[in-house]
Amino acid sequence: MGDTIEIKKGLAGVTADRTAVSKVNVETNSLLYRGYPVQELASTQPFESVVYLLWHGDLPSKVQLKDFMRRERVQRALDPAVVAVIDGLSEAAHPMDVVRTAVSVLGADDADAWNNEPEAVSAKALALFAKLPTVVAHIQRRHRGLEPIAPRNDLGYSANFLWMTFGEEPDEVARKAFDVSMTLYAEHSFNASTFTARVVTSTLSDYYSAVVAAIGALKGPLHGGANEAVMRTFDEIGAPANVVPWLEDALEHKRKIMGFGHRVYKRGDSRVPTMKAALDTLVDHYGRADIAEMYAALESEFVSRKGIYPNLDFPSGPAYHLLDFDTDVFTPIFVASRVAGWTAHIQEQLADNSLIRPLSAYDGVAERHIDGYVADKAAREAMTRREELAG
Ligand SMILES: CC(=O)SCCNC(=O)CCNC(=O)[C@H](O)C(C)(C)COP(=O)(O)OP(=O)(O)OC[C@H]1O[C@@H](n2cnc3c(N)ncnc32)[C@H](O)[C@@H]1OP(=O)(O)O
Ligand SMILES: O=C([O-])CC(=O)C(=O)O
Repeated sequence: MGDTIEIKKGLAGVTADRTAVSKVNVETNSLLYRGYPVQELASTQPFESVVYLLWHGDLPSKVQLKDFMRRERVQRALDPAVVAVIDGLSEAAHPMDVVRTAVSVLGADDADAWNNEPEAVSAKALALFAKLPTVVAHIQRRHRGLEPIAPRNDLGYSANFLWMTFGEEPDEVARKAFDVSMTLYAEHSFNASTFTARVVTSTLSDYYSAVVAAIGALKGPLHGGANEAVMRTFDEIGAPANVVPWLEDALEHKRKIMGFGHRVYKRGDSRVPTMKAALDTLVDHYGRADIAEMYAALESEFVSRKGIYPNLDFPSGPAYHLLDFDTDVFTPIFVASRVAGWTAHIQEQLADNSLIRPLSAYDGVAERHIDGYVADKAAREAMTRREELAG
């Protein structure tokens, strides 16, 4: 019987549900958030507007944006109890584990955590969205033995994120490149972490549990963890001249080249040109032609040998490096952005919920029994019922 069942390994090609949040169109190599091409959003809208769009379905009016930004800005500070938990963790803990723990603590401290009404979830989401940059900046500074810097209410989301991390107001090139990356990372239909959030939500668990689980899924190097893995590749290669020998060795040893390939896009990731352009502005700004050369060499060598194209993590990794983030803080930055998409999907799942529970085809050993076992009444009844059902 098992032989006749078609298994879609990794659910590849399976359409699991409908969504109105975003459309990944492989044929046209496009990505729409609530109908808008992501490139248009990245070049014309601040990240806060994009988050509003994902959560409310439409771009905000000036008044709505002002109100959204005001409500975000006043919730940026962390409760001392959350800071104490973060500071109590080992300094060797991976920043993704620290972020995951911080979200768990925020959930445990929220007396309204179980409330899944749309307004309650929106309130939790906005508070979390406001606090995640503070958590990430805190982790980055702690890594460098530096005191945390309090959020500033007079700065927009991205400028404040960089301010809290580095203690300097970013110039416009840095702020814009970072803001673009946040928009591009915000949402991507049923990717593994979003699907995880939807699975958890489908059990009617709470918002924080869904986000914590999604962070766990994003951490893996086949998903969000690839942005830091890309930078480790650049570090390992060291200089543009080393790209070819490094790649030949990697291919010979059947290593995955991080930042390349995608489950859905097979001819290139729709977001890469926009992020590559943002990376180029940083390369020019910081005078780091070596990064651009390494990027170009690795891309052309790998594409020509394998026909596998870069995904968004390929330009984002070096961009965050040029902005001076430590490599293991790259994926937490992704969390701060993707919480926007997770939230939209959690709300969508709650609005029309059905428990997500696929089937499995058993291919273990055939039924067997414990030596000397004498069936009791319940077991005899179960066996009779099985025989009846089997006809
Ligand atoms: C934001 C994001 O999450 S984007 C994704 C980030 N992840 C990465 O960059 C990690 C590297 N990439 C990969 O591991 C894969 O391309 C994935 C996981 C993203 C997609 O995987 P799948 O859709 O399952 O493709 P699959 O792994 O089956 O790849 C098909 C073939 O291409 C090869 N391949 C795919 N990506 C790569 C890669 N980056 N390096 C080397 N070979 C690759 C596979 O080994 C496989 O070869 P085979 O048929 O000889 O076994
Ligand atoms: O869609 C995917 O599978 C992975 C991805 O690019 C994302 O989550 O941004």
